[in-house]
Amino acid sequence: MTPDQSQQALEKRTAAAAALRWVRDGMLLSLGTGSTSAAFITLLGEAVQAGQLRVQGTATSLASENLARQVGIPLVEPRRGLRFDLAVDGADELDAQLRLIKGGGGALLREKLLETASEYFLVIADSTKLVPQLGRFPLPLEVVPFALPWVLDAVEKLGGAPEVRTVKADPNQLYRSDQNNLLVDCYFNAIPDPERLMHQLQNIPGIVEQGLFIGLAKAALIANGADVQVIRPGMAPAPASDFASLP
Ligand SMILES: O=C[C@H](O)[C@H](O)[C@H](O)COP(=O)(O)O
Repeated sequence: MTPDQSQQALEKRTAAAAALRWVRDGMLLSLGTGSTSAAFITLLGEAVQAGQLRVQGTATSLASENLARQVGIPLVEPRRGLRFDLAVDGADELDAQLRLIKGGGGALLREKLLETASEYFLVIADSTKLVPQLGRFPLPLEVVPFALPWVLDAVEKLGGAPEVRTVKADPNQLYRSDQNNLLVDCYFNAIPDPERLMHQLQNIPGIVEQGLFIGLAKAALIANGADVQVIRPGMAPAPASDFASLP
């Protein structure tokens, strides 16, 4: 790990620990996916094991479900009417208006489902994730395999350079989501109008979900060194220590 990577790992854990302070006894949680969420799930599991918190959760990926099980968080299966008190999840990029790019870990579909079904969606992230403009990170799409050629054509027409995701350890093998769909990473370099791009992508048949999350997150906890700032749309950033409960 380079010094930058270990600083980033520390910040992820710091943001996760800050989010844990706002989890209350009895909450039903949506558990996110990725390394920042894994730090949160691990800390949450420790609190559950220590008898400090009684909570239940549903995970946004099979990986997070396995981790939650390992650390002793009771899990709830999807069912009609299921709503979550709080969703905690990372992001690949976010701007000051809390527009997010998600799906770097391939879990965007379940993340969007559970975060839409949550009363409060709290983003946790290290300082590298907060950007002035979205788009440096390639925008992930979950795509039905049969639709792939047409989706690639359509993304190119929108000005993106699409790349079908492969498995890191074996670049000859296509990456599959938990739903067995393909992932396409779209390089736009800059996304000046995320709302417009989101609507354009939503109109392309065969895209099951796209990685722009707009209007879903209520607050973000951004760790910068040992400090944690709360970011909310239209409000000045404030230290997380100013809030005794969810901001
Ligand atoms: O599909 C993955 C999720 O959207 C993650 O929340 C996102 O990729 C951030 O992951 P990490 O916390 O590892 O940076």
